[in-house]
Amino acid sequence: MVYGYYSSGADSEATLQDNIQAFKRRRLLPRIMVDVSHVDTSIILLGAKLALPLLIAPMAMQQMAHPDGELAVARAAAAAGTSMSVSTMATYDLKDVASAGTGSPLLFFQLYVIKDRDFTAKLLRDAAEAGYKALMVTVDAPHLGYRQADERNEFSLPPPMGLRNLEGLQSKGPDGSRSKSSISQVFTSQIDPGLSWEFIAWLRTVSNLPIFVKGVLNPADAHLAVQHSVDGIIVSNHGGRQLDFSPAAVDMVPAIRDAVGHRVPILVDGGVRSGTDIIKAIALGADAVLLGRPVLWGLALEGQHGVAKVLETLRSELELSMALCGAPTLAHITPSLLMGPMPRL
Ligand SMILES: Cc1cc2nc3c(=O)[nH]c(=O)nc-3n(C[C@H](O)[C@H](O)[C@H](O)COP(=O)(O)O)c2cc1C
Ligand SMILES: CCCCC(=O)C(=O)O
Repeated sequence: MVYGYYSSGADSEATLQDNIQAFKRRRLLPRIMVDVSHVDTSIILLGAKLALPLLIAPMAMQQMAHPDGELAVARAAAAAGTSMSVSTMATYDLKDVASAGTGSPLLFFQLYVIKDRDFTAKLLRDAAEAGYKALMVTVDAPHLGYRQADERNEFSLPPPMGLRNLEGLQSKGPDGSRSKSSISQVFTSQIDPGLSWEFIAWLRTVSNLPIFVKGVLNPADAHLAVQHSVDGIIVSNHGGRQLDFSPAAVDMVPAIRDAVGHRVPILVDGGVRSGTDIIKAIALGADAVLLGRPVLWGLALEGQHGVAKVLETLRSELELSMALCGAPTLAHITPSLLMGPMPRL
């Protein structure tokens, strides 16, 4: 049941597969005779220095993978000098995760907007007080996508685990959801499907933290996001878990970069599995990437140590591949390093 929830995508999983294929279709065209005796993988994001252009994506309910759950992931992110994003649907209190992540250069709090706006405002106050430096507002999930594995397994969070940051929220029952997945029922009853761009202005009245919107695919929306003064854009199809047959996120990066220019940072996620994938995403116009499921696999195997190994593997792959590309810094990763999608792959 847990593996089904973590691994699955929406419906036929076409988008889930496409996220991986979109990277595999591309080839790198290296430059030679460039001094790569020192390779620098670091990046500045929101004024914070990250050791690598790889951040940990928000993922719900991490205690199902390991008893230390989000605490272990936060510790591994801090030790690797990178950023973690903590889901509204975490199984540890957001304050405890922030303490565990002390030393991380940039902790994001991922917001699912609760229908009860007072509750949402309180969550945001708690996040700021706990030391989170930025918000990731997920905008591609007015409803949870349909995931066959969760229906088949009648997914529910095994007790005593709970959604610690939603405690105190009045239970509203299934509220018309016909899903057999209890998490999908919670989502339907508590999460606000009524958001529009005016929400960003409301958010500014209750939080001073920089706002990234997560789940942008259409360049027209990227343009609107910037018009509504967001601080960053995350190009994402939610790991193929929301709208099936939406495009691979990385394929949309060039058009979104064209739409917004360099006014805000652009992150992308979905299907990043190697150092060369990170190079491809940056060459297409992203500033950095988020990593999803591989973090959960590391967590399940060996807790904090397992997550650390996943991050270290990607870091060393990135460093070696940058050297082999003739790119001693991230600024050297330009579109000229890329060949377009290969036919018939
Ligand atoms: C098990 C799981 C739980 C997730 N939970 C959340 C969440 O709570 N909030 C959110 O914005 N995105 C969530 N996501 C989406 C991720 O943040 C990210 O967009 C996606 O996993 C990236 O794709 P990848 O897994 O192929 O790397 C979740 C993804 C997975 C796999
Ligand atoms: C109700 C938790 C939703 C988490 C999520 O975003 C996902 O499973 O993709």
